[in-house]
Amino acid sequence: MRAASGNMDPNSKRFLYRVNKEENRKELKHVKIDESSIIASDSGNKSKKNKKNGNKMELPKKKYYRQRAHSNPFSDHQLEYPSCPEDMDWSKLYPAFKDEHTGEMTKEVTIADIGCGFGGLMIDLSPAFPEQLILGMEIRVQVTNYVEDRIIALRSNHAKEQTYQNINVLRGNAMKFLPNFFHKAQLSKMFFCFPDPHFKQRKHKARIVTNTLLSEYAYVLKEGGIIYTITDVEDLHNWMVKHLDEHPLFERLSKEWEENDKCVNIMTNATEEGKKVARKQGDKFVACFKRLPNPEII
Ligand SMILES: C[S@@+](CC[C@H](N)C(=O)[O-])C[C@H]1O[C@@H](n2cnc3c(N)ncnc32)[C@H](O)[C@@H]1O
Repeated sequence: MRAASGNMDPNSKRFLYRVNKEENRKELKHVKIDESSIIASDSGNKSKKNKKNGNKMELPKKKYYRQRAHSNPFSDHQLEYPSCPEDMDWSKLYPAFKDEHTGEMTKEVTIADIGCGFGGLMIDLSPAFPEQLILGMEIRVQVTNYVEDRIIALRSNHAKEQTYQNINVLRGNAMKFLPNFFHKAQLSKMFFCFPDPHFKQRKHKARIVTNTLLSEYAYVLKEGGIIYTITDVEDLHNWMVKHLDEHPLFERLSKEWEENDKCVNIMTNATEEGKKVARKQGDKFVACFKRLPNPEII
């Protein structure tokens, strides 16, 4: 089982944990998890292995998904991506939003968490926006696996209430393929929470906010859509604000707006990085920008 193992000792606890989770993921990743599927899987053995505390599926443990902290966004990661948004089968990620009669999706993704890490933001946004589909995009394999396993467990444990059906994660490089996934003006919100700072000057080109990338973000965001940024690195905050300020399709929103926006509150407290910063009593710098209408071409 190469994907789970890499170069790991096949007798190690981590190897066995990953193999078990991978089987569970294959079985449940694309199925609609509701009360009937839980009853059906209870009679099988595989899913039982993942269940403790009565009928609850155990949440994944981060220690088994460790990998290098950074992934080079310029490497060729052999990622899978559709040739255009119409070729993307979203029903695999959000099966509860597929119309059983027509086979069509009843909603499209409108909220994106770019570099979602371990998925904390999506989990708090899910009940706040139950009618919107929320997608996390994450470049690191094991981190993506963790989020997938977390969502499977949450969907199973809340099968009766049918919650957490509106969130999912994709392994992808947001610096390369966003227009392959989203059509023009599809998104209403994009989150950039605690992006990798790439401190050294020669690494600044790897930052997730650059002039060129902002034009791509403006393409997938609708007019009035919002870019949310938060970081604990003041230099990166200033960099993001400078680039967004200079871009003709974005306008900064006021502190008063930030104070009244529920997403600012959620993103300040929900993400794993944000929690780490809070534990260390570090600063958090927030900046939000509105997508302006395209200028008229005369
Ligand atoms: C410092 S972590 C922050 C994670 C999360 N947003 C949080 O606040 O807890 C940055 C994340 O962005 C991911 N990342 C970096 N570059 C990316 C890219 N080009 N596309 C998708 N994800 C990326 C990294 O793998 C990492 O998990």
